Order: sequence, then structure tokens, then C-alpha cells
Amino acid sequence: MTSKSEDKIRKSGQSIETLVKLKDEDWSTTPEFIYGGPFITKGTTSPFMNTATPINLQLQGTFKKSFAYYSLKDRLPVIITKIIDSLSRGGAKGKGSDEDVRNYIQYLTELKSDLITNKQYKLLTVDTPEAKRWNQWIEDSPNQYYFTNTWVFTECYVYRRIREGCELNKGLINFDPFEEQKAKSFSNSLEPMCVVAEKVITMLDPSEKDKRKADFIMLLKICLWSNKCDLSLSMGEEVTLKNEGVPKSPSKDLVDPIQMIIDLKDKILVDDSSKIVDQVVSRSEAILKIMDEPAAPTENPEDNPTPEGEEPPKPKSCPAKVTKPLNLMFDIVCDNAGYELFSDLCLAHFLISQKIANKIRFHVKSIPWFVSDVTPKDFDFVINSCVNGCFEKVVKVEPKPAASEGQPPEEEAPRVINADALKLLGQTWANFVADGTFVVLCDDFWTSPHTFKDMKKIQPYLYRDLQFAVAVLFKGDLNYRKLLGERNCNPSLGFEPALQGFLPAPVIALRTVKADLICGLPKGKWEQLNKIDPKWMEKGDYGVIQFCGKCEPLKVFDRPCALYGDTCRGIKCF
Ligand SMILES: O=P(O)(O)OC[C@@]1(O)O[C@H](CO)[C@@H](O)[C@@H]1O
Repeated sequence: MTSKSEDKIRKSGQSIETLVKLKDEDWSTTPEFIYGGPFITKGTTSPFMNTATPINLQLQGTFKKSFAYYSLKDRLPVIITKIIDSLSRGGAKGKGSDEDVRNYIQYLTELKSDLITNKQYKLLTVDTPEAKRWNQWIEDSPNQYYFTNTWVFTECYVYRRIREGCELNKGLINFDPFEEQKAKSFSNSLEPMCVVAEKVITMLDPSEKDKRKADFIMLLKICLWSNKCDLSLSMGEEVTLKNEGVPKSPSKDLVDPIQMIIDLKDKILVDDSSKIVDQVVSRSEAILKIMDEPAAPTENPEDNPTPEGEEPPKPKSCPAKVTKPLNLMFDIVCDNAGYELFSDLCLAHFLISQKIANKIRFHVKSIPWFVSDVTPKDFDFVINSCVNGCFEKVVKVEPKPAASEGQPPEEEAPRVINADALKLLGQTWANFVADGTFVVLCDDFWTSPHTFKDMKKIQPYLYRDLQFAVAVLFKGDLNYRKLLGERNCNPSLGFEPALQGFLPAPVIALRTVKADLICGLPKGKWEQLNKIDPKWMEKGDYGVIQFCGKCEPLKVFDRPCALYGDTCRGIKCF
């Protein structure tokens, strides 16, 4: 494609399909595509272009120099192949019958073939309301081919299909093809978990302002770097902080996430952590004040006279009319299980113990997703495994430099790392789950192909739920892509405009960079990093901590009764 036509696309801001028409519907099944990768063929207008994603367009597999193209062509097929291999080696033993497993293997083989030959999506065949919604989204989608739709749509579609293969085979209905990898990744991360747990224990007593701020910032950074532990980027290969290397650690034998914060200081490209702490704390205090105000009665007693001798009913508001939070809630839209979820739980615990929140809502995925994303089962698994954690390591500590010249360096006693603190935290988290301080939610929107600017339209109830939060923390790269509408915006565009109107509550993003889109960089930084390493956006070596404090005020909801039938009787709210 010429730079002139790139310019045209850039300026028009239109989708590529409106400009480059696929003339031949069957182009994707030509030998040129199947046997040599999607090359541009003579005489056919190909949608593939030898460019990176042009600015302001959405990421999609047609841009051959983009991570989307590489991911659809290589990474995702490998992930499917690995499931097939594991099933062939008995990976679903005891879960489904031999026939179930055979069917699933066949289903996955077809799915992989459809993906690599850029076929048109097939509709889901399971008969559930959620699958029907998915089919509607597919049918409404202007482009229904794997490489020519947006990358996020296709990826989500593939994971939804991986799930459908289980739903279609009775014995595999509860089967998670990634469970084993997630469990392994947890046990391989016990060391950094024990190190962090020991530190977190020192952050839980009520503390003065400066210490509280420093601890909050440290936890944000621990949570940021925990996003390196993502099994989809590694295509299922083991990832722990261990293989990330901790260059200058004083005790080299230890995987120490606290030291990592210092070592990776320069890899945080945008750091709003101080602003996050200040604004979250003051919003939490402001909400607390509103919560303490007496509730205005919402009913007219004359309409419902209390029978003589009975206590008048306590005024209850229709949730649709509630415009002030009833709890100090902090929401975490989770990403990966294992060490990453552990770090999120540490932050959540800190927020509760410092009374910045009194309830944490964890939003997780209802189905296995992007290999290592948290499901409700993983959530329980991580907490239970912390409760039962077993680990001990004696680490040699580097001697301190000599106090004065001529003196030998001061020997340090070895450090013993064990799971005592981890168990204690795990037990408290189990109690928090039991008493409702920690709530696990899994709205289907999180496993839909939609980006967040459309949440209000597609899933208005979820949007409104988020509006009650002190802040909403979005973890990881996929959530980041969805926050930015999967759009390759100008890298120096501010975070707020990049969100394109998605402002339910203050938004925090903690993301290690694993896809080629970003916002909020100082001018010139993106170009400078590209010169050092053209692939810097695909490796998770850099991170951003971004914040948008602007949010939509909570108003009376325009959909009173559909959802709240139990509490909302007719047009009157009690
Ligand atoms: O959301 P996460 O776990 O941080 O990252 C998910 C991820 O591995 O998957 C996508 C490609 O499949 C990439 O954008 C990203 O690298």
C-alpha cells in the first residue's frame, strides 16, 4: 500500500474495509493464502497490507507488520494446538468420555483450520441466551472473517469457540483446558508470593498518611509487574517472575518483587501512582460523607398507610433511583490468575485494612479466557492454595560494606523465607469472601468482543454498577486494549480522550505493554523506544500506570424495573 493511501485512511478515520474492498469472497481459501501465508495475489484485491497498523485505525490481522497479524497467524494457532496435544496425551482424563474428547479434538482442529485460512466465522450452535447474543454480535459485525475483523473481536470469538467445544460435549461441560497450566504457574510463583506476603503484613495496621501513601504506591507497582505473568503471551509456556530476571537484586538467589520495583523504575513509561493515591483517598472520604447523610424518604406514607399496631416499613429505595453509594466499593477488573491475582488480593486487603474501601468487587471471566485469565474457580483455587501454602528457603544475604576502612564487611544472617505470612493472608481472604467483603462477579460482558466505550450501550447495568465504585482498576493488556477501543491512537494522546467517553468512575489502568497500542506517552518517547527495539510493545518489558479521575455523575437510572423486579413495584419505589 502506498503512503498516499495510508494517509487517506488516517485522515478519514474510517475502517479499512470501507476503503479496501474484498472483491473475491473466497480469496481466503486460495492456495496463495493457505500455502504461503496471506500474500497479496496478482489480479485480486487483497485486504492484506505490508504495514503496521495505521494511526487511528483499529488493530486487525490485515496489517502484516502488526502484532495482531502475527498473533492470529502464529500465536493463537499454537495455543489451540497445545490444547489438542494435551487432550491427546490424556489431559481431560476423568473429565469426559473418550468420545467427548475425540469430538473436542475434532472441533478444535476445525477451528484452527478456519482461523489459519481466514474463513468466515461460524455461528455458535449451543442454545443459551448468551450464545444467542454472541450470534447477534457476529451477524451485526460489518466484517465476519478472522483476519479482517478487529483483532479483539476475532480473539474473543476464538476463546468463545474454545469454550463452545466443551459445552457441546456433556462430559467436558466443566472442563477448563488451561487449568493445569494455571495451577503450575501458581506453584512456581510461591517464592515471590511469600516475599510479598511478608511485606504486606507490615502494611495492614492503621498507618499515618505518608506511610499509607508509600505502601499504596508500592502495591500498585507490585500489581503492575505481576501482569508479566501471562500465559497467553508465552503461548502457555511457564512464566514466573523468576524468568524475568531481577538484575541488581542484592540477594541474587531470591525472586524479589519489591526489589523489582526499584530495578524496573525506568520501565514505567507513565506513572500516575501518586495522583491515584491522592484522588482515590479523597474520593473515598467524600463518598463516606455522602453515605453518612440521612436518607431522604422516597415514599409517600399516605399512599401506603401502615395497618394499625404495625411498625411502618423502613423506606427502601428502588435501586434505579439510588444516586448515592451504599458502600465504599473498589472494583478490580481482573486479568491473570496465579501470581497476578495474588497481588490484586494484596492490594484489595490493604484498601480494606486502611478503610479506603469496605468492599472489593473482583470482576472475573465466566469461562476460560486468554489462557490464564481468572475464572471463579481460579479465584477459589488461589485463595485456598495460599491458605495451604508450603514453602521455605534460606537465602544468603550479601554482607554489608565495612563500617570503616580496613574493617571486614559485616556478615549478615541468612534470610528465611517461608509461607507463614502467605497462609495468614489467605485465611483472611477466605474470611473476606465468606463475609462479603470480597465479592466475585463475572458478567458476560467481560467475555464479549466489545470494547469498553460500548459498555453503556451493550451492558448498561454493568456500567451503572461500576458507577458506584470509589474507582475501577483495570488489569492487564487485554483490558487496556478494550479501554482504548482497540484503536491505535496517537501514542501521545491523553488517557482521558483515549477512553472515548468510558467514564463510569475514576479509571486506573495497570498494564505491561504486550500489544502495539498505547496512549499518554510524552512526545517523542514512542519514536525513541522504537529505535531502541522495534518489538518493545510485544514483550511486556515496559509498563504504564494510568489514571483518569473524570467520571459521569450517578443519576437516576432510566431502566427501573426490568432488572429490579423484586424491589421495584410498578412505578413506585419503596
Ligand atoms: O491481558 P493480558 O493477560 O495482560 O495480555 C494478554 C495478551 O497476552 O493477549 C493478547 C494477545 O493475545 C495481547 O494483547 C496480550 O499480550
